[in-house]
Amino acid sequence: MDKFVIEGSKTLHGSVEISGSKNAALPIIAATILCSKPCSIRNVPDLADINTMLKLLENMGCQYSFENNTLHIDCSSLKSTKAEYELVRKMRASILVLGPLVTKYNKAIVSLPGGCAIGVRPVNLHIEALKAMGAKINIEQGYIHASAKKLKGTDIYLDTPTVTGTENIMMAATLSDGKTTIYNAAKEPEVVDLANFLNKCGAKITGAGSSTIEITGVENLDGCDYEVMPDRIEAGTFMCIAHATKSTLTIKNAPVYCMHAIIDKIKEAGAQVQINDNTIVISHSKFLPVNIKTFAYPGFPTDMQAQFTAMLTLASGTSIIEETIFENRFQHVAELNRMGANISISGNKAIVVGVKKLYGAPVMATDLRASASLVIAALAAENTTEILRIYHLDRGYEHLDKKLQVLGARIKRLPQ
Ligand SMILES: CC(=O)N[C@H]1[C@@H](OP(=O)(O)OP(=O)(O)OC[C@H]2O[C@@H](n3ccc(=O)[nH]c3=O)[C@H](O)[C@@H]2O)O[C@H](CO)[C@@H](O)[C@@H]1O
Ligand SMILES: C=C(OP(=O)(O)O)C(=O)O
Repeated sequence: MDKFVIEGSKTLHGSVEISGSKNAALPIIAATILCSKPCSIRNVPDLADINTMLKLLENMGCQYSFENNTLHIDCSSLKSTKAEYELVRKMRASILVLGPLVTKYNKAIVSLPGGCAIGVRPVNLHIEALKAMGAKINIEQGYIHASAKKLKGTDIYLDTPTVTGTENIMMAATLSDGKTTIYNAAKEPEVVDLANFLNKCGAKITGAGSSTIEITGVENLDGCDYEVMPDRIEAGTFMCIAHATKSTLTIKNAPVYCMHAIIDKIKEAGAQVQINDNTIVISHSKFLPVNIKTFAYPGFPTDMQAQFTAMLTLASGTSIIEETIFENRFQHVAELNRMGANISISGNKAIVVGVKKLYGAPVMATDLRASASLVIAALAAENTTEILRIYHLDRGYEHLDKKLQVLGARIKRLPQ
């Protein structure tokens, strides 16, 4: 296990290249289960979660090589359709193999992912949708046992626009009989990226990116060559880093088209932002408080909440941050307070009273975006901060320490 040691209060300079999106790459890799031919997928970030997904597929009989962010993968004939607890427990996104397995192989045994630090995170909507398409599903000893002769297209109304739920249903519907319509579908750009990949392989999907997605089942999906979209959350995190450390940074290869909520809020917080195609130049002017409410896309992403909370600890006033997606996504608050922040929690709101300075302290990462918020606070803080348990961060940020070192940050990765 590693830790970060960060000496803060240093202005950063230069430019950083954004990696491929974790939350787009994971479903696309799971979708290769549907393909009867090999796929080449470019711009895949080299992350712990990606390696967990690849290990999961390898255990089922899939073959791959992964070098220089390019994945060559052949899942055309799997020997097993079981996703074991040992790997699923490391990453909730493992649930994304359920839809592809049951539609292509007519059976699947997938460990229930369970909750995690940010909330209970049930998968009832994934299961109900597959049942509506004709799958028989039982839960036995912590595993989802699913079987079906051939899934049948149907109308699915989601109670809430679940992202991985929408992706699972979309993947299952590609090889089903007839037409599936998903109402109240997730509109996240990563859902669109998955639909684009599937369509390139021969699927018939329309409406991805809107709240109604139509999928007409086809007999077979081929392989394809595809480039994963850049990571909007990584780009947003670097924007928070720039503003919190009063730095001017150039963020290259950012998916600006889907970052409106993040860009608007950081401008409101006093940053100056210039955009040229997919390059963002961000500089600090003043630290203003802002109110934030997380929502499904195109609302403000819950995956940026912790990073904004860290940045707003330094604002000249009080910010109210309301979390509406996950019930327990404020674990970074206690750690930020240990660094001198003044944040209190009231129900699903964090009340952030701005302070003049943060101070280095030993802190512990509790989940992926909480880890990023501690890095932001540490870079802005006086003295040295030690962040323990950064394996959470390694799930979703490619070489964050190395990218920060290039920008002039004093950050070291050491064994814990
Ligand atoms: C791998 C991936 O893409 N992860 C993202 C995905 O997670 P994930 O797809 O797990 O999140 P969901 O969109 O499913 O969750 C949204 C809300 O719906 C609830 N819910 C979800 C499914 C279900 O069957 N029943 C149910 O009640 C959840 O508890 C949560 O309150 O979207 C989240 C919300 O943008 C992001 O924070 C995660 O980074
Ligand atoms: C919550 C996240 O990921 P996951 O859904 O994989 O836990 C995230 O990326 O912030």
